[in-house]
Amino acid sequence: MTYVNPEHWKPSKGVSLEGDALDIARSTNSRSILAGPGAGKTELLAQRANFLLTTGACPHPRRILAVAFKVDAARNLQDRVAARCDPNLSTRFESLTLHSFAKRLLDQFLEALPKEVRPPPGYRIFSPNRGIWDDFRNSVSLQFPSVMNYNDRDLYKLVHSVPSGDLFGNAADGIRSAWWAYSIRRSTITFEMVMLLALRILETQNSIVSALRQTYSHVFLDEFQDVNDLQYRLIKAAFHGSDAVVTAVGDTNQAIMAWAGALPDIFNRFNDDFAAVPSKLLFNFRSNQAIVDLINSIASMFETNPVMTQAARKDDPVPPDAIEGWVFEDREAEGRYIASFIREELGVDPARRPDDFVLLARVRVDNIEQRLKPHFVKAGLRLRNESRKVGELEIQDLMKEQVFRFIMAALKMAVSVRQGDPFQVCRDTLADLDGHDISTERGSSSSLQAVQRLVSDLGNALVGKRAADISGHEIVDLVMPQSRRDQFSRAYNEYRGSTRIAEVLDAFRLLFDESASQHTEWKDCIDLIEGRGVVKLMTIHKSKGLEFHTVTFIELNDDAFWKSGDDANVFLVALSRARERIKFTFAQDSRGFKNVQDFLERLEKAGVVFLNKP
Ligand SMILES: Nc1ncnc2c1ncn2[C@@H]1O[C@H](COP(=O)(O)OP(=O)(O)OP(=O)(O)O)[C@@H](O)[C@H]1O
Repeated sequence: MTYVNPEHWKPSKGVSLEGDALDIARSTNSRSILAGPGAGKTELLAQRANFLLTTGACPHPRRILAVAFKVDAARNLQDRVAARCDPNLSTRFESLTLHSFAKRLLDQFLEALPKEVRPPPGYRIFSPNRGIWDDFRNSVSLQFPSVMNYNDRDLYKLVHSVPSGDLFGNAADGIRSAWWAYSIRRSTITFEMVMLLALRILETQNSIVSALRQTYSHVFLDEFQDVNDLQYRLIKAAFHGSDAVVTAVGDTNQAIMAWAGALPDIFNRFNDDFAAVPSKLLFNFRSNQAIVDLINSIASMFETNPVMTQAARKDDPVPPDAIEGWVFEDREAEGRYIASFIREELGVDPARRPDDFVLLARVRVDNIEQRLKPHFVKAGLRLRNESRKVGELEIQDLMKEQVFRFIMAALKMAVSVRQGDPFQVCRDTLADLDGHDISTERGSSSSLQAVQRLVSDLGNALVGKRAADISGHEIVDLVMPQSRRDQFSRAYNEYRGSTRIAEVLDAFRLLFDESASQHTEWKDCIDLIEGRGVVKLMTIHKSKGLEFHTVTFIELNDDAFWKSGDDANVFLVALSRARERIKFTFAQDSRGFKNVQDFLERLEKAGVVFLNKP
């Protein structure tokens, strides 16, 4: 592989990197980047990966490690790098969540832990419910009567706190140790414990730290504003003082995890610890001028030190109804109006599609779905509640599962539906399962043959069949026989143990059967499963990282917001999903608007007009 001369490297087509952004993409130093929503943080990291790999600044066989805090952000970045880079190079880019990074360390080096804190190899990750805490209290109350004074939350904090000195050294400490013994005996540990154990491994095993540092020449930290103390300790244990060049990217206006103990001054600490040069990304590439103005004005009211963005699309036309508040007498009228508005929009503008529209709510989307559905059906539209459960999984979580993506990709290849690059998903997954390295000629050709075999076997089984002629059950049997499930369990941490795979397969079957009963042809059925051609309804929390033409923010009222102020970041996340238009809807028969008074005043101050709608 010949490398490109760094002087001649160019960003991908359609991406404009200028000034600071270009500097960051090509930087040889650690950097911290603070940016507003839509500033192109994900794109910048993808461009930087492209630069490092194509110019050899990250030389073979060293790798880039990207750590995000949410599964979708990690996958989003991996997909973007795959789309930007030669596949032979992008295999040296690994995008993980911090949790999976920690879990991988733990699984690989369990033996390095002392026996009393070492979970057995088949351990499960769990989050203790009330019953577990009660059982734990009862089991240790004789020895530690004070355990009865802790409520569940305080107990959670105590057992995951890091005592001064040795991690598991002294006994308030007794209760903590008792918890660890209790969990490990039951072979179930919390995610927090995974982090603590990974930290313990790194803090005590120099050889493991050296191997890690040898592997990765560059590290990206995405969504860095969400990092908490323990997570930062883990990052430091892994890379502080190494030759790794670290790029931390974050957004002060979207610190959606603030409640989970994120550190406001994390950027300063990072700059000191890693001698990183700070910069700010000032453009918003996503939203039109009107929406950028609104985001800026809201951010400046909530934040003491907001990052103000400029609209990169300042010359684009802004629709006259870009930002509006809609006021309805009751929820019935609200549902009717939203559905007919979308229907009309689809009729007027041939470029608009149902999936350009999203309805965002803070909570209780199941209730909202029940309420809106009849109106959507009447308008001939499909509304999809992304939080709806199919079996044990929410639809939006199912869509991100590797097993699900693999089945869908195999199916698409077999029935010649090309949406979403199914070849790449099939090839990369099969390479993972078979342990092939596709950056080598041999690995690449073996993976290619594996894809051909899979597609031709499945294609033969489906010949002459429409989606409605086969069941989800049969597809699972064809694509995921037991031998392949075992491979998944071996290759992917999250599929260790059979439960998760079983849940995903079950959810796939249900969703497939449901969709095939509505759309008998393959293309339509696949579109429906993947949510194309439907209007989506989701929580704001799950909308992070996504963008839509028109956002409707529903239930900005006391049914959804219980106290004012705290939710400013949630509010900003919702606003910044919109490319062209944002609508706020208010139904007078909701519980009221006392808790959202703050938001409403700010919207008014920012010039949003509220229109009474029939
Ligand atoms: N340098 C660029 N030139 C042109 N378009 C860009 C550039 N950077 C980003 N974009 C486009 O702007 C939109 C937002 O980019 P991206 O998703 O990378 O932003 P982000 O900062 O990660 O967003 P957020 O955190 O708000 O979800 C995308 O549609 C992307 O394709």
